[in-house]
Amino acid sequence: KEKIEITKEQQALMKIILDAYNRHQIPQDVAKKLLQDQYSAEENFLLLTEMATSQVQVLVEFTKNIPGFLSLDHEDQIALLKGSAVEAMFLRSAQVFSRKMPKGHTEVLEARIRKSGISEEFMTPMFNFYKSIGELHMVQEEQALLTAITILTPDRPHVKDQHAVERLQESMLDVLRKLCALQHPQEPQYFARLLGRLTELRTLNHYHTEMLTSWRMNDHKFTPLLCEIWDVQ
Ligand SMILES: COc1ccc(-c2nc3ccccc3n2[C@H](C(=O)Nc2c(C)cccc2C)C2CCCCC2)c(OC)c1
Repeated sequence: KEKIEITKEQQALMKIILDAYNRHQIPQDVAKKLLQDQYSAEENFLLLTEMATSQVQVLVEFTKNIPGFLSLDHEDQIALLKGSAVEAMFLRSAQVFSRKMPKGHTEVLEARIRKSGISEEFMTPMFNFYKSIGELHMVQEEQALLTAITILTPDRPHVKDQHAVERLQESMLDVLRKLCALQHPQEPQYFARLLGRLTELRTLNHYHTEMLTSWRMNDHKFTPLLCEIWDVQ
């Protein structure tokens, strides 16, 4: 049985990623807000756009801490952020949804989200993803690395130097692979299952523009940042 050991540099890399991930979390807890009150479709849409706008801002800060990211071509840095923002948002939402909550709270949260204004057809793929993330019981190091790996996806639109991105992503994947083997020794397939979630995450990309424009209300207003990131308006 080959001895898996995380090298000193890999430990340093994981610490940087985890610190950055914990430092860049959105202050207000949307789940708590949603559990407290029932909001109208208009209020929920505003809450969604506020959450998404601040999520993009913290994602930029997190990404700047990924070793090597700032040495990438500047236009590629933008292309990676633009290409991964929606996936990072759904990954974050899945992690919020799968958090350990007091008895019955998750069911209330799910009911509130189902009635938030989002149209019915998107519930199934979205909640299937949230539940498949929840089943993994990821530790926060895995969550942070998975977010960094999502951002460092070489084949985003308009990325010129894909090999440079691949090299960064590969070093993250190697740390994650070792971490999974150490955290889940009885589940040799765990790492593969984790990466399979990233494939499922990409499918949510196709829905998100329609999710927003079909929100049960008239006149959907977006912040300038979201117009940039979401292909809307
Ligand atoms: C595009 O359509 C949707 C629909 C629902 C969600 C969603 N799934 C959630 C799971 C748990 C908790 C909240 C959840 N949200 C919204 C939210 O704020 N997501 C969120 C964001 C945006 C940034 C950072 C962090 C988070 C959690 C609530 C916004 C207000 C109405 C109800 C959904 C969504 O998130 C990507 C997209």
